[in-house]
Amino acid sequence: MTTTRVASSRVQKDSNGDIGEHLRNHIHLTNSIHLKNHMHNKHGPVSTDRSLLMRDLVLLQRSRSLRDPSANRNSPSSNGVVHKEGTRRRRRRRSVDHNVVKKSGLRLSSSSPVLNFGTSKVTPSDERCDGLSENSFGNEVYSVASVKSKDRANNIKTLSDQLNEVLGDDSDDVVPSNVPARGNGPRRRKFRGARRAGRAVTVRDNVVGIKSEMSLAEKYEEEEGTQREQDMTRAVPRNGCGLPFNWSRIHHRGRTFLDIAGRSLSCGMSDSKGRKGLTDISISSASSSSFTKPDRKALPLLVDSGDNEGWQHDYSGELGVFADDLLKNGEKSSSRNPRRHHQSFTQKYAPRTFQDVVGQSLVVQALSNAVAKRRVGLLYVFHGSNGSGKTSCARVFARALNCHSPEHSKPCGVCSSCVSYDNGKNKNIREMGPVRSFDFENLISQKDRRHHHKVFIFEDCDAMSTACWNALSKVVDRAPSRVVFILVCSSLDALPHIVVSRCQRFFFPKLKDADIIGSLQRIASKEEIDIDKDALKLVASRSDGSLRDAEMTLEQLSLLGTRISVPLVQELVGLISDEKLVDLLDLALSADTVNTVKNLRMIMETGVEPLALMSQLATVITDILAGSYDFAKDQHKRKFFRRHPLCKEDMEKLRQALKTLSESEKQLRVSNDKITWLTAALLQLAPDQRYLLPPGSSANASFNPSPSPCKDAAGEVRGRSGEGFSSVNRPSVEDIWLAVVENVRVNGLREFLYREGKIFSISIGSAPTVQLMFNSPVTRITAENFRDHILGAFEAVLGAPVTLEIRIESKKDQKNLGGRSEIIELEDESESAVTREANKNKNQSIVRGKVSLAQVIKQGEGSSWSKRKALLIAEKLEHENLRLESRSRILICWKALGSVRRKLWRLKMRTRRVRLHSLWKLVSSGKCLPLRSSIL
Ligand SMILES: Nc1ncnc2c1ncn2[C@@H]1O[C@H](COP(=O)(O)OP(=O)(O)OP(=O)(O)O)[C@@H](O)[C@H]1O
Ligand SMILES: [Zn+2]
Repeated sequence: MTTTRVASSRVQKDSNGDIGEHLRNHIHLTNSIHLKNHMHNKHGPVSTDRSLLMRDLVLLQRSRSLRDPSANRNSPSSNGVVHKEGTRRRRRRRSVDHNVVKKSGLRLSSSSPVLNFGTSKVTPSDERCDGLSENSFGNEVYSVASVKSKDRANNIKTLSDQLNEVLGDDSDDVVPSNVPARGNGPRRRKFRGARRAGRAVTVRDNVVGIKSEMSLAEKYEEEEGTQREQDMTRAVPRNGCGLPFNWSRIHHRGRTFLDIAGRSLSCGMSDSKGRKGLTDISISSASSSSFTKPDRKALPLLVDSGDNEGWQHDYSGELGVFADDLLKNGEKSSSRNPRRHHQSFTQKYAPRTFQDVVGQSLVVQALSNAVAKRRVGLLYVFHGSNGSGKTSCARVFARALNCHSPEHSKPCGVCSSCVSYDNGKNKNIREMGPVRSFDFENLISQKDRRHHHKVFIFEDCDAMSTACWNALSKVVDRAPSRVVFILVCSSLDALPHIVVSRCQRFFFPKLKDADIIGSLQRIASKEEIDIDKDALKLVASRSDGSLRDAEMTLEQLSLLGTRISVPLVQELVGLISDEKLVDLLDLALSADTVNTVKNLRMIMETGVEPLALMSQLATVITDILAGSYDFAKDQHKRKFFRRHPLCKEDMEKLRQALKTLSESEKQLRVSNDKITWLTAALLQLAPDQRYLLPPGSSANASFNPSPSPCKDAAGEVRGRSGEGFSSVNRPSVEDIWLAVVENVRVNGLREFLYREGKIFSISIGSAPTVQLMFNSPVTRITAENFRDHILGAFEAVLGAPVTLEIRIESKKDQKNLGGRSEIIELEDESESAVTREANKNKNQSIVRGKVSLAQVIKQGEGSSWSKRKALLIAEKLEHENLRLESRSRILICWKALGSVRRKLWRLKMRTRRVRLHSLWKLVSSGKCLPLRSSIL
């Protein structure tokens, strides 16, 4: 009762105006394309079709969550309502057989709308219930309570009944019953299974013993009782509306970095399993009687396709008003136009023959040969990517096995077997979801009086229960010769080896873009959709190898009713154009921080998903690297991409940018603040910020000033940012130290170094030398103990083997350097001529930090010091400085005459006297480098 009250109040709340929000939250629950458009019709490119909106609303209303349960609970039609609930659930996965339901003995109100999509199935409804309730399917209580009514239980046929009926009748008539496969009580299992649980099967066995029937029936009763108890004590729905949380989850499952954008194409229907409910209606409808019973095909997930009268008052609140209208209109229009329901492309263009199957030539060849040569196995497993044709192939194979055509091209589509399948009446082919239990034993004693293959297609078999697997593995060796099991799943991982090892395994890889494009083109021409080839390519590339995704997207695009171009596709699916992407990339790579951030913000304001944007950026970089991007437009506006073709170094930068993006993607995925991470990632693409890359990207974070000038086609030497190698690009000692500390993998050590250590000096070159200073013997020894870690961090940051000296800071050091550090950049004599030439253009001779000599000279230049005074001070300070830098092979501080400079470069300062003497001479004849002052 509590449950009912809460649910009622929720329903009331919904009817009091929260519907809009409610619908928005569950926009994907309905035939998402339409409803989404309806909900956003102000902005949508398609004008709203009121009747469609009405239908969607009614569909939603008809979900149990929006119905006032108390209104139905005790009503005479409650069983019918309950049945509809159950039916609806099943229908989310797959169609339900009207005939099956009729004959199953379920007490339905005469007006109960029941779908009939032809192919008979048994739905493991308890399994569904378990799955649903475990997933907080709030309305479970009502349906279970009613479903478990004695009347119904008494009238429901057991699985053995089904077996008897199916196996006892060799005609291709309608399968007469539908019994839920039973579960063993509630069990948490993945949603995939729950969704597929709607699949049904009817099996037969004309030799099933009464005893076994009884046991099954008893078991059913017993389980039902348990289930009822559990369900009655179960809490009210936690999602506040009764619609399952995992419906939301469906649409985000398994998304990858690069497919997020594309997946959004289908407005929440991208997940193949999520869409299965829609697509799967085609199992019998597209290929069967649905063509002749148009009212019952192509219904969205929540719709009943039967007569309307049974559900006229099966809703409440606002939706009731809409629904009444809809029903009135619907009835009128249905009487006028029997084909009022849309048939989706996936239904319409589902493969009927092996020739129709796209891109799975090996599988097709093997299966058709198996049929032709009558070498049919018992167990098959079709595994692989979603939307790649596994289920379609299973169906075609099943039809071919039973096809009576003497020709080799089976299935023929015209023989009685093919026709009965198309009409949904071929009981030799059964499809079922991930059942909990299946009485395989009954098959063992089956006598095959006719030359029919009994084909059982198990969808989502990876969600089948252990008991079911056990049962299956037991019958594997004893099964009748004409029984075929086809297990369909996306991965073999969850399947027991004992079964898999006895299966013929067929892998269905993702479909190639070319195959998808070909199929889309065929559909587009048949449907007279005017679409650019490039737009088709974009659709295909965003479908992640799933033809179903691509077909869904094409269908969505076809609703626009105009010529479909790439920008239109991009706009529709929330992608940004390539030009904008390249503009953003250009700004980021040119280190234009302000405009990068501004531009990114503007893009974000259009509602683009950060992950999708990152994916697009990665794609466009890949295209540029592959040379397939056309830079035709707006080239002059750009900085980084102004020159074309890009030089080698620029290409390398792009490669690094790709790496940075892919590394940032991981953070982006788990972060709540995706935009910030995206911004950070973009700013890291800039050359002058490469030093600030996070640890882990040591290759990017290298401070080694390896020759960077970039020779373009004209032979001109360019610097990293195309403007010459500037001192701005050089990191400070603090930057280096921070990067090194960040790179240390031991947490405690990191803090220790940060607190106690500092760089005394770094000589950067091909063989960098670092002097690390600590202020006490204890800390020095501690650091020594971790020398390897520290050295590793330095080498990762500097990108070269490092000589590390760990020392104690003396008072003299403090006095002389004022506690600050320096970088001395060395010329490597082994550098190539080209590099040396390039280095001439750089301000290579630098003594950084609080370098006394340079500072004094600077001071002297800008002040009224006499040259002599400056030199005197310089001499004194340089004296100390040079002593400290005894490792330096060359110290260049002065811009002297050419000959003197060359001498200076080669100067080896081996002894203090030599150094002082030589330097003094050079100092006297030189002058300060102007650039140096900017560094200090
Ligand atoms: N290889 C294919 N050839 C032709 N059509 C295909 C192919 N793959 C997918 N399709 C289209 O996609 C629809 C769904 O395909 P199907 O259900 O066979 O995929 P699946 O691999 O079983 O997917 P899932 O694993 O998600 O169940 C089909 O109705 C058809 O329109
Ligand atoms: Zn045939």
